[in-house]
Amino acid sequence: MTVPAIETDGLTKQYGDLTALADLSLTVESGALFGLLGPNGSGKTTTIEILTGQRKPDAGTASVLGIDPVANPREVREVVGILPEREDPPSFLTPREYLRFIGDVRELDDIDDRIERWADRLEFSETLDTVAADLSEGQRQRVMLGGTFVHDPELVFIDEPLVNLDPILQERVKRELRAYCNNGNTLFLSTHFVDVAADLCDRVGILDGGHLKGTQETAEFDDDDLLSYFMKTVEGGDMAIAAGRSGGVAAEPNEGGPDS
Ligand SMILES: Nc1ncnc2c1ncn2[C@@H]1O[C@H](COP(=O)(O)OP(=O)(O)OP(=O)(O)O)[C@@H](O)[C@H]1O
Repeated sequence: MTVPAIETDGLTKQYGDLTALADLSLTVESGALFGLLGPNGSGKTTTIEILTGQRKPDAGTASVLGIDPVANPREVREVVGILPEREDPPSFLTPREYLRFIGDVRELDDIDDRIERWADRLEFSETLDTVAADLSEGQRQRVMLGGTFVHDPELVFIDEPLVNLDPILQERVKRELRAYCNNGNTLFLSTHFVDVAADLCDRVGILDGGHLKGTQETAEFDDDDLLSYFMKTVEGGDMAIAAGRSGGVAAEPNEGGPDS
C-alpha cells in the first residue's frame, strides 16, 4: 500500500488562550494537488509550519513523506519544498545568485542547469542577472517559486501560490503546478481565494477558526459552487465573502483573530 504524502491525527496548536488549530486529522495522498482553504487567521499557516517542522504542535501527530516533522524537523525540510507567503529573495542578490545559494544549502552539484531549466519554465530567464531590488513583485514571486522547486522535491508546500502574478503568469504557474503533480509529486497549497482552490486543486479542505470543517473533491465544482459550499461551511460565511477578484474570490477575515 502506498504511504500517503501527509497524514495528521489530532494536530492541535494553542497560542496562549487562542486555539489556532483544533484536532486536525487529514490525509493527503501522494500525487494530489490539495488546497487548504480558509479565511484569514483560520490556521492555514500554522498547519504548514507544523507539517514542515517549523513549529511544534501541542497535541497530535503528523507524518510527512513518512517522516515525523516534530521529531525530525531538519529531515523534513531537506526533502520538501516550502514557499511561505510574502517572502522575497534578498534585494541585493540577483535571481541566479539567490538560486546558487539555495543550491549550496541543498548541496546540488548541477545547480546552474537547474537554474536555467526553472527560469525557463517560470519565465524569468531574462531577469536572472538583475538584482532583486529592481524586480517587480511578480518577478520576485517567480524566483521564489523557482527556489522552491529547484531541488525537485516530491512534496511542496506553498502559501498563496498566485499572489502578485498577472493573469497570464497565473495560468503559466498553474500549468507548471499541475504538471508537477501529474508527474506523481504532491502539492499542498494554502489559500483564501476560493477560485484559486476551485481551479487548481483536486481536493480542498475548509479550515475555519482552526477547525477542519470538511474536505471536498473539486472535480464536480465550479468557482460558484465552491464559493457557496465555502459560504455555508465557514461560520458567518454568508456575510463574510466579498468578491475581490485580483486572482481569486477572496474570503474576508472572520472573527477568528487578528491577521497573521
Ligand atoms: N506566533 C503566533 N503567536 C500568537 N498568535 C499567532 C501566532 N501565529 C499565528 N497566530 C494566530 O493564530 C491564528 C491562526 O493564524 P495562521 O497564521 O495560522 O492563520 P492563516 O489561516 O494562515 O491566516 P492568513 O490567511 O491571514 O495568513 C490567528 O488568529 C493568528 O493571529
